[in-house]
This record gives sequence, C-alpha cells and structure tokens, in this order.
Amino acid sequence: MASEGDKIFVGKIVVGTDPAGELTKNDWAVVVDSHGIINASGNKDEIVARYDGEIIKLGPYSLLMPGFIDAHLHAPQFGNIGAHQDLPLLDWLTTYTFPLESKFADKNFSEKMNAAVVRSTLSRGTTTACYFGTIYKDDALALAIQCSEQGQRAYVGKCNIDSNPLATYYLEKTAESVVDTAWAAREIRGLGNSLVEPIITPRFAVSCSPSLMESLGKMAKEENMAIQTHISENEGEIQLMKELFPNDGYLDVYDKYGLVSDRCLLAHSIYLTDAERKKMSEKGASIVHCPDSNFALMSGVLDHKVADDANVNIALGTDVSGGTSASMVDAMRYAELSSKINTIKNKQTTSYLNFKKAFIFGTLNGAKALKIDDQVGSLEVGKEFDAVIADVGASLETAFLENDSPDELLERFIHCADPRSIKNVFVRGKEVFSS
Ligand SMILES: O=c1[nH]c(=O)c2nc[nH]c2[nH]1
Ligand SMILES: [Zn+2]
Repeated sequence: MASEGDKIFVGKIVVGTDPAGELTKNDWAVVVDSHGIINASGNKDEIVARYDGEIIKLGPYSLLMPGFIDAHLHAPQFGNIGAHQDLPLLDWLTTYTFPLESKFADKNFSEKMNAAVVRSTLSRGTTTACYFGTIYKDDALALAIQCSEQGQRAYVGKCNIDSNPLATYYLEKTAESVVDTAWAAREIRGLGNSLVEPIITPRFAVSCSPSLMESLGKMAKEENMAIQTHISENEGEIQLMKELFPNDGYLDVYDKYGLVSDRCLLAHSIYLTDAERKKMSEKGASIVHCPDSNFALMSGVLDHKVADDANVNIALGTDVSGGTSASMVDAMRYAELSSKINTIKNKQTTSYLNFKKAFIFGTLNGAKALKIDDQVGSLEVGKEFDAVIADVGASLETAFLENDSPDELLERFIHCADPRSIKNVFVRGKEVFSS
C-alpha cells in the first residue's frame, strides 16, 4: 500500500499513552501520509513490508515522540526570561512584568519579539502553545501571524485587564476590552489557518470586572472558544481576590460568569479546595501545572496527587517568564521535582510522579485540556503528525547510553537532555524546525 509522499519513520518511537506501561517501542514504524496524518503504526518489519514510502531511519540514540503541548505561557514576557526571580507574584507583576508588557503597544517591538518567541518555543519542541498575549489587540494578531507563518499550532489570547490595582497604566476600558477581544478573534480566524485559534484570556479575577468576565463568558460560548486564566497561585493574590469578591470562592467567581467550561485551562491551581477540584472535574476543566514558575516566584507546590485523585485533568505549562525555561522537557522535570517535594513532606514513598506520567502531562493531557486529543497529543493512527525527533546522544555521551532500553532512553531525555537534542520538529507532518 502506498501513496505519493508517504514517509515511514523507523526506530525507537514513543507510541504508548499509559504511564503504567511501556511508552517507547523498539524497531517500530509509523507511516505519515502527505496530509500529515498517521495512517499506520506497528512492528517495523510488518510495516515496511506492507507500505511504500520514503524511509526515515532514526539513529541508535534517537527517539521519535509526540510534540510537546505548552498549555500556559506568556509571549510578551520572553524579554524577561531567566531574569527577575526575586519577588513573589504581585510584586513581580508590578515591578518587572507589567512594565515590559506595556511596551508591546509599540508595533515594531511587538512584531520583533513575537517572531523570536515562536522561533524559541518551536526549537524546543513545542508543537502546540497556549499563549497569553498583552492587552493590545494588534499584538495578539502579530503573535498569531508568527505562529501561522512559522507553522506552530497555537491558541492566542488577547489578554483582558479592565481593573489593575498593581499598574494603573496597563489596563483597558471594559467596553474596549470586549470589542478588541472580538476583533482579535475575528482577525485570527480570518488568517484561515486551522492550526491557529483565538482563546478567551481574562488575566485573573483580580484584573477583571464582573461585567467584563460576563461578556467574555458569553463570547466564549457563542464563538466556541477555549478559555485560559490564572487561579489560586499565591497567597497574596488569593487575599486580594477575596477583598474584591468577598462573597465568592475563587473558582465560583469564574463559574458565575460562564468561564468554567470543558475547555477551560486554569493555570497554577495550587490552593484549590476539595470542592473546587470536584467542580472542575464535573465541568471537565483542566489544571495547568506550572512548576518552574511556582518555584521561581515562591508561590507554592502543587500536589498533583490530590488533583489526580479528584479526576481533574492535569496539563503542563512553562509559564514563561514566571518560569525560567521555555522548554517543556524542563517543565516535565520540574513537575517530578514538585511531586517529590510533596512526597518528602508527606512521608509517602509510592505516589510521586514518574517521568512517564510527567511526559503524558506535557503531551496527551495538554491535548485533552484543549479537547484536541482526537487530533494530537500522541502518535496514534488517525492523529495528525505533531512530533519531535530527539537525539539523546547530542546531550549525553553515547558511551553512557549503550545498554538503555527504549524507555530508559526516554527517561534520560527527560531528566538530562538539553535543547541540543531537539533535531526535528513537525506540525501536521510539516517540518517546522531542524538543527
Ligand atoms: O505566574 C503568573 N504570571 C502572570 O503573568 C500572571 N498574571 C496574573 N497571574 C499571574 N501569574
Ligand atoms: Zn501565567
């Protein structure tokens, strides 16, 4: 069986989706058709006998794996990446972050920075990114154009802020915020690229009036858009939220205004109550775990286990520039570290997150959060080929790796690899990065 343009990838391939089992198969093959769809997967000898196509043989220390889904990051904060990690959230926003974001009113600056952001995330294997933009509608469009031109699958959010006790120069009028959000959504959809979608992005309850949140909840429903925001990240932020909304819990505020849908991504979610986790599970909303940022801004340590036990889907985000790294591999590593801190604190021995589960958080669970797991998130037949080829030997001496099983090689990739290992990145079958 063959059709013009099919590619057959052969070698060690991460095809599993159950962290309790084997994720990586040796001597495996996947066939990708000219539309970028995976149309066969199996033992290499069987596949090569049955299919024609260009054979791409992976090296002995290389892995083909699903592309990473960064379910939470801030494009306009990349100018601060790795800098300014000395203040907790609210002071950090006031001192470093809002001053930088306000510079994106300048179109030239916005275009230059957004181009660099997309290059940077693609080069680290992020095939799908859920971006927060600034409050400026042209900046959201500039970011979406870069995603479209560079070939990244992306959700681009014009951020909404109509009340900002932390920086009175960085906010919008309520009506303008709504009109500009609708404009950005229309323009982004008008690009005609099915890989790039707008997403409703109220920054957090602290920065949005009830009337704004109500309008955004309606827009999300009417225009069938996913929603992203922050929740329960830091004790100072929760205190401020309580002062502004004394009669409601944090999740209730969002729920009241129609913002907690089954495509709602709630970043951080560290201090949720049991009732909030239960409600999230019922509504099908997801937590986006941002461990790097949680450490850097000293916010807290998410207990993934209680969220898992409550049946809440957990995706993973770099949260640049609260997070210091744009790499989802680092995010996976930090998620394991978070879990081990909880394990030490709680004197448990068995419930920590292992590398396989961290990998699923950063791939399939991100797709589940966005309800695109029928299209991406794993290398299963019928899905679109969003994938990364990583050469673990480019980060580690190959002498160390000689006796690794395929899953051990994946473990080393997650625990020790650096960006030199990312060799090829594909979105819907098209190569969008190579090194
Ligand atoms: O980590 C964070 N980064 C931000 O930019 C932000 N804004 C509100 N809450 C936030 N948390
Ligand atoms: Zn964030």
